[in-house]
Amino acid sequence: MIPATNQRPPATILFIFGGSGDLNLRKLTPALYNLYIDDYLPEQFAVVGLGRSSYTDDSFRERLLEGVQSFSRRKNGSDDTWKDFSPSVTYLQMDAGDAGAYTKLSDFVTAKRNEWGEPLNVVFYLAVAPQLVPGIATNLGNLSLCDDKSHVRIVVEKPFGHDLKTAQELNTLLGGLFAEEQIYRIDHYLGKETVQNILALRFANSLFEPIWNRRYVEYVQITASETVGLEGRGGYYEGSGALRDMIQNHLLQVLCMVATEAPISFDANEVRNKKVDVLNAIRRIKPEEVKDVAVRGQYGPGKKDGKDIPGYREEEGVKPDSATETFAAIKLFVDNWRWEDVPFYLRTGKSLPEKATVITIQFKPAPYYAFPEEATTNWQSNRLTIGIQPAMDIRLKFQAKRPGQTLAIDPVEMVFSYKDAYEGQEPEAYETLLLDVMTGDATLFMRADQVEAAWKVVTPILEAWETETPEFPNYAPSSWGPEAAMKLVEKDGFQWMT
Ligand SMILES: NC(=O)C1=CN([C@@H]2O[C@H](COP(=O)(O)OP(=O)(O)OC[C@H]3O[C@@H](n4cnc5c(N)ncnc54)[C@H](OP(=O)(O)O)[C@@H]3O)[C@@H](O)[C@H]2O)C=CC1
Ligand SMILES: O=C1O[C@H](COP(=O)(O)O)[C@@H](O)[C@H](O)[C@H]1O
Repeated sequence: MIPATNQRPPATILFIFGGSGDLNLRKLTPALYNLYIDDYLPEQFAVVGLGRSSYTDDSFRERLLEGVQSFSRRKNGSDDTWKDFSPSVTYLQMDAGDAGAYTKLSDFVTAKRNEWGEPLNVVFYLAVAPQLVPGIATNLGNLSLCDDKSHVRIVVEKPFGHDLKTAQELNTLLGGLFAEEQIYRIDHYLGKETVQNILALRFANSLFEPIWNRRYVEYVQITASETVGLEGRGGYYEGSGALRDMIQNHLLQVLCMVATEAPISFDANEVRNKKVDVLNAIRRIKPEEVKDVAVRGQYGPGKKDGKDIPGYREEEGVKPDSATETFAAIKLFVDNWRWEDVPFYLRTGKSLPEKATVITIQFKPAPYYAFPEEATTNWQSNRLTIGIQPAMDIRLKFQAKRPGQTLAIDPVEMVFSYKDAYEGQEPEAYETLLLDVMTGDATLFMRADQVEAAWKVVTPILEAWETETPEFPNYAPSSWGPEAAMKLVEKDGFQWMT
């Protein structure tokens, strides 16, 4: 976590496999740029982007500047700060499968070590599809520079593996090549301020915890909706899909934050132990139950703001009969004393009407209402909404008496907004997490058993979906997904909240 005062890490080289990809453009470089502006980066700092695409250092920097101007929380990349920052970025064209090319990385490190001296951090960031990770890790593990357990780290993006089996194999492989303290399994939702704040809301206050359980909570919903479609990421997304891309990792981690028991300290392993308990308590879905608790969808062609939008199957890198889901909604139960029989609904999708990640905790209605029936049409408002992004806020919706000589009851809200309280100064998740990697703080990263426990939750769904050909496409762009997703909650008497 970013320290209260700027403590810079030692001299660092950051190699980004997938340097030419969307993650680097959209999140990693904007995060590094903001860290630079905020004076968190070491003076001796180098980023090397790697990929098969052809770039010169200059054309690579130009491409990254477009990313900063579009996606950074500070879009002023055309001023002198970009000119100062960008010379630290270079590009190396290489196929990650070419074992012989890895000596170029060692040579680069040696040259910098000669120039900068010790200590020198070397971070290998694997921002690539999971299929490429074992090969890259093996080639890196063979470099003698990786024996330096204190200063050489490997960051592996989610999804970690393609399924439970490959995640277990990858954990074994990485464990044979690197020490555990060198391995950073990243899930950027854990770096989001609003996600970290869930534990503060629950355990730094005595107000909520007494009602945070099955006696008072009717259901929990976690929605992560995106307006974007594929954005040229066919190479990665076709092999992934919404369940692997968002639910197995980000949404299950958010669920853990909502459902966990109170940690006795904020020691990294204590918090991780408590979260693994939640994952292990999630009721295993039987194959025959999958159709009742899981819905998948894929957007077809349509219109948005009057413009034609291609369907998923028309996107570059996507098979014309692709069965990859761009939408998924599931219902889970956490079998323990706190949560027994409280449904947790998780939903995510691309090409939906809104970009919003929101948690809704719906409390049960009061046991008895003495008010006359006509006083209100809505007794359901006792609800806590946690806005993760883009709205970063907490809203408590409750009933109030409308002023006047009447007994009318209206739903009203109490709002805590980060923007108002902290003037919009929040770092992006990747700023926090990249700095953590450079300083060697693994608190917000995933442990091997957490990743495997999360795969166990989604495995029955993945297996069931593999055996059936879905009727895709089944939702229009800018809609809230397939009809069946509505039914998933409606059959329990609820609605999706957004
Ligand atoms: N995009 C996002 O917002 C987020 C993505 N992630 C994760 O980041 C990872 C990458 O996703 P994303 O950037 O979106 O995917 P992209 O498809 O945009 O990028 C994939 C990258 O892999 C590179 N690559 C593919 N094959 C090779 C190869 N043989 N040798 C060298 N490089 C190769 C590509 O470079 P080239 O074609 O030049 O070889 C490209 O840079 C995924 O694990 C994803 O889950 C996580 C959070 C957010
Ligand atoms: O990990 C991923 O996350 C992004 C969404 O991240 P957010 O911070 O903007 O919510 C998603 O677009 C991408 O498909 C996925 O790989």
